[in-house]
Amino acid sequence: MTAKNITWHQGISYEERISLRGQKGYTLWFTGLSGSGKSTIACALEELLLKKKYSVYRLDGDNIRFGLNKDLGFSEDDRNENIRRISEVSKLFADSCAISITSFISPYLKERNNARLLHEEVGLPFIEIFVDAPLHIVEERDPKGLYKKARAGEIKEFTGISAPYEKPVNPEIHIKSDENTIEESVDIIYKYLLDKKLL
Ligand SMILES: Nc1ncnc2c1ncn2[C@@H]1O[C@H](COP(=O)(O)OP(=O)(O)OP(=O)(O)O)[C@@H](O)[C@H]1O
Ligand SMILES: Nc1ncnc2c1ncn2[C@@H]1O[C@H](COP(=O)(O)OS(=O)(=O)O)[C@@H](O)[C@H]1O
Repeated sequence: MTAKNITWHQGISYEERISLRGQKGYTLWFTGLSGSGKSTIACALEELLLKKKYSVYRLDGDNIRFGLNKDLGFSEDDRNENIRRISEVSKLFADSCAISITSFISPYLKERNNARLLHEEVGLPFIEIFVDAPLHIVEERDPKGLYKKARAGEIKEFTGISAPYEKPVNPEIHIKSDENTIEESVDIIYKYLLDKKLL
């Protein structure tokens, strides 16, 4: 059931908030296979920005599934609901003039595009960061032993093995984590933000 009889209350605008806070808010949307390095790179970037005194917060797939999204599994519908909710949460952080970093596999193009639209329709920047690594590399890394379990059939609908991953078509930033070190990847993102006057 959807709510009726509700009215949007217009408070302080994003532009006013930027001038009062002195920082732009936006979403850095990481996407990629499990083990591609999203959380590792996002965490290092978050630390760098925090040390430079920016207001920044990271929403991480595994962590969010312990709380806000603990009612969701890994079917296509559940993943889409996972991403829909996080798109809304990230938009709120961005609107509050924080740098919101999301780190979710987010395997479906349509849901990632919806996340982008949700931001861009209200003038909030949305930067998609594709953390790309071939399946054989992430399977070798297998930091949580999940690929092994997926290959053995112990985990169903595992992204890259038994569930799809739709690659971004035109991401703002394309990182190849089998070629770039963690430090290089952070540097690529940092320079992009400087170049776009987002820092
Ligand atoms: N160049 C690299 N960039 C990023 N991570 C790397 C790199 N080389 C090796 N790694 C390692 O790969 C692993 C990536 O795991 P990480 O949890 O960051 O991936 P993820 O994409 O967030 O996965 P998940 O979706 O399962 O959370 C880490 O153990 C990290 O140390
Ligand atoms: N079937 C599965 N497919 C992918 N990741 C899984 C699966 N089961 C457990 N996981 C764990 O859940 C994390 C992925 O969660 P999300 O990023 O929240 O996924 S998403 O597809 O809905 O975006 C992975 O880091 C992995 O540790």
